Amino acid sequence: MTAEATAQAVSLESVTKAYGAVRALDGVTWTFPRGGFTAVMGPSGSGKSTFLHCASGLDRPSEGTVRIGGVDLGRLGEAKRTRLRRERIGFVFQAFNLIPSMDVEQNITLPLELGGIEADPSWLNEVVRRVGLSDRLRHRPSELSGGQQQRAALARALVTRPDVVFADEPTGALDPRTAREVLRLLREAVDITGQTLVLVTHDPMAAAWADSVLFLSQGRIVDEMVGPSPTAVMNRWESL
Ligand SMILES: Nc1ncnc2c1ncn2[C@@H]1O[C@H](COP(=O)(O)OP(=O)(O)OP(=O)(O)O)[C@@H](O)[C@H]1O
Repeated sequence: MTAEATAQAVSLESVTKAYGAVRALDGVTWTFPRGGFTAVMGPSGSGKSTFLHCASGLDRPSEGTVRIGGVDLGRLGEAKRTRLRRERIGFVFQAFNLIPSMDVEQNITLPLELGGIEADPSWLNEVVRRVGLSDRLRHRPSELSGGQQQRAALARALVTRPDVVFADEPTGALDPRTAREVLRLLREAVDITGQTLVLVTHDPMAAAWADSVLFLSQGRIVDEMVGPSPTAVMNRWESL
């Protein structure tokens, strides 16, 4: 089945991850539709990181099935899984994770370079323009502000036109104003190009930019809030 043939960007079916007696994820079943922006929230230890790692193929669940664009990750060997992650999943992390010795353009095109894929110049230009870094392409990450570094990381995540972008606390290291700019760009990626986005965050303000919020508690999805507001998210969060 091709990625284009499925309406589901990511699906998890009865996914469990056990560490000894601890079930960090406990039978999670969920489908992320294409073009949706979903936030995942939950208290510390509720399983958010484990969820992100299993859903993105960075880690293998103990039980259950994860599909990206219809492809069952459990059926892929290590090399094919790495390739799928590189080509069909974008990642944005709190710590930016840019390569210090490479300039902005080299960082952005790295996933293409690693996959031996020719950059599409018009898409590359569009992505760079959208994140506002057209005049910074020859700069190294150390010459950029935190917000600019995160925007470069976002461009790197978008450059392969992935099935899904997983953003793990992408605004955690940014001041509130810069954080809003990054969230607006994430929102635009969904609204303008139909990018599927999964945002893991502690921050109700950030979660409220999503179409819906999933609440995790003790490794399970315990609630979904569609059309969230910061106050409603905060209230639900406090009751977990
Ligand atoms: N490698 C591991 N070995 C043992 N236990 C683990 C491991 N990784 C996670 N856990 C446990 O699984 C549970 C979920 O952890 P996880 O890191 O996914 O939570 P989280 O919601 O991301 O927490 P935080 O918000 O504090 O980062 C916790 O009880 C944690 O101690």
